[in-house]
Amino acid sequence: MEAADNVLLKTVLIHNKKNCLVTLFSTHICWGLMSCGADAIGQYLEPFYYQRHESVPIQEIIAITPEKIQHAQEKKQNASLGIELISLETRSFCLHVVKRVGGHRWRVRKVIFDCPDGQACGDWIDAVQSRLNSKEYGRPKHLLTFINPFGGKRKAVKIYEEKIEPLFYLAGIASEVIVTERANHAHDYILEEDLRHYDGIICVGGDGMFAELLNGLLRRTQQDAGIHDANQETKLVNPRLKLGVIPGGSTDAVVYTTCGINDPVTSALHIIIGETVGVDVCSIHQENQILRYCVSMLAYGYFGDVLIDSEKHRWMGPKRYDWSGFKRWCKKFVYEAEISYLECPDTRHHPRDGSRCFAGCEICNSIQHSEGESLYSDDKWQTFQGRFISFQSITMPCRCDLSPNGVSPSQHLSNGYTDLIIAKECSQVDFLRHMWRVKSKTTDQFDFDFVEVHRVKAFKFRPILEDGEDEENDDSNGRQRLRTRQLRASSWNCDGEVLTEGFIDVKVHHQLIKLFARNIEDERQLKTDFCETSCYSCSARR
Ligand SMILES: Nc1ncnc2c1ncn2[C@@H]1O[C@H](COP(=O)(O)OP(=O)(O)OP(=O)(O)O)[C@@H](O)[C@H]1O
Ligand SMILES: CCCCCCCCCCCCC/C=C/[C@@H](O)[C@H](CO)NC(C)=O
Ligand SMILES: [Ca+2]
Repeated sequence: MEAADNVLLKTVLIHNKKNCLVTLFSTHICWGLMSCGADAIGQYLEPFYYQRHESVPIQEIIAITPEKIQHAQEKKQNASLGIELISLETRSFCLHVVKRVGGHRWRVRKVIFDCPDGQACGDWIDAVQSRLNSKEYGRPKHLLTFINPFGGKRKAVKIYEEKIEPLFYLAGIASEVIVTERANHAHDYILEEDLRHYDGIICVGGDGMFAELLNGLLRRTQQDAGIHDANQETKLVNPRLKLGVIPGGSTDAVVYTTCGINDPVTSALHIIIGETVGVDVCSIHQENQILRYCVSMLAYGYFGDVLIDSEKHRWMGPKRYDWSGFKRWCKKFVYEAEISYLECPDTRHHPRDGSRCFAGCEICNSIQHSEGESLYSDDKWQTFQGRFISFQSITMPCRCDLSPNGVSPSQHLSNGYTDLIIAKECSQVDFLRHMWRVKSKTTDQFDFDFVEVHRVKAFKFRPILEDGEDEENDDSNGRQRLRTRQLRASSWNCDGEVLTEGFIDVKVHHQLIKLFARNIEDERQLKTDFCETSCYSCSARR
């Protein structure tokens, strides 16, 4: 029988008051009613096929726990003896597994099995637990958790205590919790403290809070490795520690993009199962210094201004971005810059190629980068100079409630590129039409002649703040004179943090960090593929 050598344990157990054959394989667990054999506990006949069955990959088992159940026979005995409860032998166990409830939301499902005796129950718990502990699954055991009490709707502490802590306890994860007392608390802690005991660092917060972990960890890693990260040509070292986010902010674009939803329980389950995805990181430089690292959106102009304004309305919570977005739209501002970029050499990869980055993305896995090569000896740099309302560099799709399809829907988490989206000078109505499409799930938001997009490995941005000479009427003496008109400067919105430096050089580092998340699943594929990929019974029939 196919895959028989991967069978670790096979017993008839009772599930939902029926005899079920339960089989533990090295990669999954399968249970179901059989079409022949097995009518008594502990005995089964071969060959057998499951009539109806269920299969769960080991990766998706959150925990296995003993279940104290008073069995029917004991109940009867106790009732006749007038005893309320005698000591219960643990001969049942509960599998806590990932359940998909739609819209990328994950929940915990409990599946209970009754064993013939305590010994059999212990054997099952040990066998499953030993698979869960296997290094191949990379499940975290010790986490460092930062909670930002001031992000989003200010519910992060409550979210952690009520929803996350019990799940970590169930999964046997020890978490050291730090509720931050100021901005940069987490960043500074990561730079200075001993992190050797942890498998990962997570936060309950938004994109700004995640940016603190990212910047702290990358700086610490380069520092410990003696790497000079100010030099853009340097090959950076990948951190050992993985990062994770539980949404507790306003936009939560990092978590929405990598889990498909901003739901705290879903994110906790992604962290518990230990699956990781590589994520591209931009390093932002000015002359010979590094300013920051960025993973989602780096924006100048409209979104830089929206961020500055939105900080004044923090009390509004997540709605502040809509309000500030509207206010900035009312006052149209135009910026000018010289932008040079190194475009992706493979023309099949483009912000409008229609691709989507799903879990196990083949595009991300197949793209090759020669990270060691100097970018600046490359003669393929192209330069654009012009006026625009909004300039964005989007390194992951940036899905969020404000933009469910993403700011760049065909961008990938780990392709080693960022997408430049330039909304050039246009009427307010046209800009609104573009924004409307970014917010809605309908048509191609880039299908406008004033929107330019490029998929790039690196770019340089030089704001132009003086506009040559303009003729101007001077009313006091009626003469005309020439004057240099000052253009407006904006600031950068870097993963939701303000960066005031104007001219910058940016380079994408392919899969520099690992994030505890599976990446968004293609839900259409899940429905059709599930049995064929992970169900032993179905594969045995084929
Ligand atoms: N205790 C604290 N007091 C004040 N600010 C803090 C504290 N802890 C963290 N911060 C800062 O709060 C900022 C915003 O936090 P966070 O990103 O969690 O929420 P948000 O801005 O509402 O969400 P999003 O970034 O997703 O829009 C971060 O820049 C972080 O540095
Ligand atoms: C006229 C109304 C316009 C409203 C603008 C809505 C457009 C949606 C675009 C959302 C961008 C999301 C990308 C992620 C950015 C985050 O890093 C950042 C901080 O959390 N959030 C924002 C809104 O800047
Ligand atoms: Ca990317």
